[in-house]
Amino acid sequence: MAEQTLFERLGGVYGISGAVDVLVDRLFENAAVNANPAVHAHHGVAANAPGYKFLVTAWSIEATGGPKCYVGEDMVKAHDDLAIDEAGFDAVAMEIAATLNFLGVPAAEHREFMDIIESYRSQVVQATAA
Ligand code: HEM
Repeated sequence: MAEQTLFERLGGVYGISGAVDVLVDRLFENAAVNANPAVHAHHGVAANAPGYKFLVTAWSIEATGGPKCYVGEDMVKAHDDLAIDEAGFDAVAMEIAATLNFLGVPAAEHREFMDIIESYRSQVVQATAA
């Protein structure tokens, strides 16, 4: 039998949507993530949560080998006005890892997903810490 994609092993559309639902609520409350004023201008508005969950879910589905369904901007364009530095990226990566732990995602899938996130660091980070 062919090996399952990461998308399948994470529970497909239902598994990924459920994880992003929890993740985005945590990101919107995370003080380290919201220390960046440009990020807080978005994440501090509760009404942004549903659309953001939709976009991050679709991005994650595609990035893990699921069907093409992402309609948002590429990772450079999505973040180029936000002055995200290395520490800002680390804060989000730590919250993603914590959420995967919280949800009981197995070690192999956890590692594979975090490797994907890490591979976008240079596209997302726009500013170096002073
Ligand atoms: C690999 C890591 C990341 C992924 C996969 C990701 C994913 C996304 C996606 C899919 C969007 C929506 C793009 C669109 O509107 O078309 C987005 C927007 C956004 N991301 Fe990220 N992101 C990452 C890292 C970060 C980090 C490190 C921060 C903050 C420290 C951040 C903050 C934001 C904010 C504030 C927006 C909304 C921008 C706006 O519409 O005004 N992201 N991200």
